[in-house]
Order: sequence, then structure tokens, then C-alpha cells
Amino acid sequence: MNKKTIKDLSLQGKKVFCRVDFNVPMKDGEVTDDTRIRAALPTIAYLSEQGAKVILASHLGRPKGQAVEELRLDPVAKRLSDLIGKEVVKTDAVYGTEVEEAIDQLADGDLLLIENVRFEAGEEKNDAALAEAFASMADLYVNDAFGAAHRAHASTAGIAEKLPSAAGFLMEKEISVLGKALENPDRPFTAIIGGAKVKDKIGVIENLLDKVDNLIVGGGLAYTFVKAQGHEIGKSLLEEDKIDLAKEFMKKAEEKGVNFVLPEDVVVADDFSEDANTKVVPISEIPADWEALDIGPKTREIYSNIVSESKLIIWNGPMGVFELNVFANGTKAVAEALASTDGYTVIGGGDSAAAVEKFDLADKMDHVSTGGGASLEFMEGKVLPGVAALTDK
Ligand SMILES: Nc1ncnc2c1ncn2[C@@H]1O[C@H](COP(=O)(O)OP(=O)(O)OP(=O)(O)O)[C@@H](O)[C@H]1O
Ligand SMILES: O=C(O)[C@H](O)COP(=O)(O)O
Ligand SMILES: [Mg+2]
Repeated sequence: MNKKTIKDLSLQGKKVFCRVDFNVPMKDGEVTDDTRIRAALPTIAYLSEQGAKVILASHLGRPKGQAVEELRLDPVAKRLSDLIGKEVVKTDAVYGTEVEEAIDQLADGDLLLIENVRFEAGEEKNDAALAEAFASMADLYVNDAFGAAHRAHASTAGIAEKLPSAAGFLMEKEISVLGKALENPDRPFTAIIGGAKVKDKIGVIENLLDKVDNLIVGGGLAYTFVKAQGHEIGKSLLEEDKIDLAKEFMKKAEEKGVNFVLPEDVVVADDFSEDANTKVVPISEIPADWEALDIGPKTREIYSNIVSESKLIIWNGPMGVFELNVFANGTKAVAEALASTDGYTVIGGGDSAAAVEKFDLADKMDHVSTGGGASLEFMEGKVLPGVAALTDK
């Protein structure tokens, strides 16, 4: 990486605006998986130990430019404080007088977390005035939010152009590990893509088709393809205006000789809940009023076999609604196959990492990336704006 890192900065007594990705899974006001918080600890601890006044910033969820009570960062501040063993001051504002006063109170080494940056509409627009408001809080900028590095937002890109800026340890590690795996990939090279962000992730498939031998699609992402194959998908997740694109990708896969793999059977439910009625059906027989919420047993076996024969596997996005135990078997089977293969395994994505953690298999993986969309875009060969904006070495 030709970018400055925090080791290149002199930090003593400096105010440092540090962007992290604390976009963690939450339930009932509690952090349910703190992987991303723990992953940022080395950078935060280093900044503090070096005597910086640390101003942390993150997004949480997609509040679309307004304050949403459930998406406040207070539970995150609390968990960070528990993990790092130090007080974390939390402001209710993203910038302005309250934040300025809190910064004035900081001693060297102290930690402050500002409110969810996406409460401000200017964040996602990379608004210059918001970037300036962030820059004016600090002397230096550190970006450790690898998971958000594919977004050109005010706190990930705009601010970096206004302050001396550098990558944190997590950012540096992610880029180095993922870069190494992809430089000259061992084959067969398999990508498994799932999850629910269909709009975001469907485009990724096109570039991956130039790189992989097997492309496995599962989770909510699969059903736009299943529909494009000509099957009825009932109430399953569908991105109607991407059906043509899905057809195009399947054709491209065939032309390139990429093995494009979709579910052959699924677990359908009559309700999105733990106590719904469920049954396993072949992919061509999803009932009109039912929704496919997991891959079926035959599909689990097919996917697991491909994984065990692969030398490099990247996995992003769960195979089903694994948060509910009745729909967790597909994700669990794929996680177990990855855990036991000899191939090099890379897991990407907030929820995918949480799944691997839930099944207690995280330490069996070669690299659990904190980036979902970010790791995918990096693996596609795209330049990440959050990295590009940092100061060159
Ligand atoms: N068949 C399905 N129908 C609806 N939702 C699904 C289905 N399969 C998986 N999901 C949901 O997808 C969500 C995760 O998708 P997502 O794309 O956010 O993956 P991720 O690993 O968190 O990546 P990122 O970090 O980019 O968000 C989970 O909450 C899961 O319940
Ligand atoms: O969870 C993620 O992938 C990152 O935190 C980015 O979130 P976003 O997809 O809402 O930009
Ligand atoms: Mg997610």
C-alpha cells in the first residue's frame, strides 16, 4: 500500500479524527456481535497510548440523513469502553457546540465517540461543508473503517482531503491480506455470494466472473436469479429491475466457462418468523404465498462439496436468515465446509462474520474480513475511495 499509516504520524497531544466501522448487528439496544469493534481496538489503543485525543466516528445502519433513535451509538460506546477498559465519552450530536465542548474537555489519550454520522444528510453525499466540520475538529485523520472504504462519504473520503491522513492498522491489514490472496489465486477459486443487499451486490458478480472458477449464489440474492431462470419464487426477496441483469450474468458465466451455481432446493416459510410453518421444496416448486428463507439439504451438500474441492474460497453474505435458528442450517453447513477445507478461506461481511462467530468457527477461517461490500469491491479490483483519499507515502 502506497499510503501513509498511523505509524507515520506523530500523535502526542494531537486531536485525531478516526473513522471506524462500528456498523454492528444490534438487537433490542444491545450489540449482538462485536467483531468489528474488536477489530478496531489495536488502532484505537495505539492512538490513545501515543497520547492522541481520539475522536471516533462511525455510521450504524442506514438512517438516511435523519436521527433514528434505535441507531444511536450509545450501546456501541458502552461496548467499546468495556473492551478497551477506558471511559468513552459519547455525544448526542454529530458536530457543533456539544461536540466542540466535549473535545475541549479531552486530555491526551482520552476517547470520544460522536453520534452516527449518517444522521447528517451530508455524510452520504460527501458534502464539503460536513467534511469541513469534521476536519475542523482535528489535526489529523485516520481511516480504520475498511468496511466502509468503498463509500465516498464525508467521513471516509471528504475529510481525508482536508487533513494529513493515514490508514489505521485494520485498514492496512485487510488490504495486505486480501491483496495477497488475490494476487495469484490458487485454483479452483470459488466465490460464494449471499445475503440481502441485492442491489449492492448483484453488480459485483459481473467482475467476479472474470476471476473465479465457481460462483455460488445463495441467500436473498439467489431469488432474482431463480426468477430469471423462469421459476416462480413466491414472496422471496426479489429485485424486479435486476432480472435482465441476472440473465445476462448467467449467460456470461456460461460463455466464460464459470460454474454458476444456484439453489436446487430451499426451505420455504409462510411467515418471516421462528415459529412459521416451514417445508423443503425443489426450487421449481416455491408456493405462491411462501418465502424462501434458506437453502435446502440437497443444495447444502452441493455447495459444501464445491467448497471442499476449492483452493481459495471467498464468502460474503449468509445463505439464509441465519439469525432465526430454523433458517440457519444452510449458512451453518457452508460455514462448516469452509472451516474444514484445506483451501484458503476469506469471510467478508458484517453479518457473515457474525454467523461464523455464532457457529464458533471464526478461528477456523484464514481471514475474517470486517468488510462486506468493501471486500467484494476490493476483490473485484476496484479502487476504494476511502483508501484512495489518504495521503500518499
Ligand atoms: N433468503 C433470504 N431472505 C431474506 N433475507 C435473507 C435471506 N438470506 C439471508 N438473508 C439476510 O441477509 C442478511 C445479511 O446480508 P448482507 O448482505 O447484509 O450480508 P453481510 O455479510 O452483512 O455483508 P455486508 O457487510 O456487506 O452487509 C442477514 O440479516 C440475513 O438474515
Ligand atoms: O456493513 C457494511 O458493509 C459497511 O458498514 C457499509 O455499510 P453500508 O452498506 O450501509 O454502506
Ligand atoms: Mg450486513
